[in-house]
Amino acid sequence: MGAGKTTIGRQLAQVLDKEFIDSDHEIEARTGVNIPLIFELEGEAGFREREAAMLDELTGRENVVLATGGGAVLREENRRHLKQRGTVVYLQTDVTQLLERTRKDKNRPLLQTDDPQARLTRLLQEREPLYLELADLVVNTGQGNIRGVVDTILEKLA
Ligand SMILES: Nc1ncnc2c1ncn2[C@@H]1O[C@H](COP(=O)(O)OP(=O)(O)O)[C@@H](O)[C@H]1O
Ligand SMILES: O=C(O)C1=C[C@@H](OP(=O)(O)O)[C@@H](O)[C@H](O)C1
Ligand SMILES: [Mg+2]
Repeated sequence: MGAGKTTIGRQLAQVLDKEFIDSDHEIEARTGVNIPLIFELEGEAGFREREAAMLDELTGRENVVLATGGGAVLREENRRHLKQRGTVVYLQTDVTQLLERTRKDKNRPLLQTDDPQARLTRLLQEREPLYLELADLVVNTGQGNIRGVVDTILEKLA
């Protein structure tokens, strides 16, 4: 969360002349409610069910740049679909930056806690091995502005 998947994915798609799809936005569009309300009504488990079904569908599309949510790697099924059907870019980002980039946003239920830094630290510890296992490309988002990160991805894809 806060690595830049949504923002950088959208710009990358533009440069590559591909359609951009954000899994969370699609879930919101289909359900007609936002992610925090889905978590409130159905819990994280309900959200993960919707996310898995959505990722199965979206990874079946051709010629798209797909931004997932940060927890997409948690299910083996999702990892398999991403790995087999696409090129996976891991936007590697340290906790200080994740915290800074998510600070003002109330749209991430998992970070609505007294200590978002501790939450981000734990989530990154749990997830980073999965991100690294899955990634075809690893791009550090620390140094670059958004355009810089997009350019780095383009160079590494070439
Ligand atoms: N490389 C970057 N440098 C500075 N700010 C960034 C960078 N990438 C993303 N941001 C900002 O961080 C915030 C979170 O980005 P977002 O794309 O929503 O992340 P994600 O989808 O991975 O959670 C947005 O306000 C975005 O503009
Ligand atoms: O990391 C996570 O578990 C989540 C990340 C969010 O997406 P972003 O990574 O785009 O913030 C969204 O899918 C949901 O709030 C859960
Ligand atoms: Mg996002």
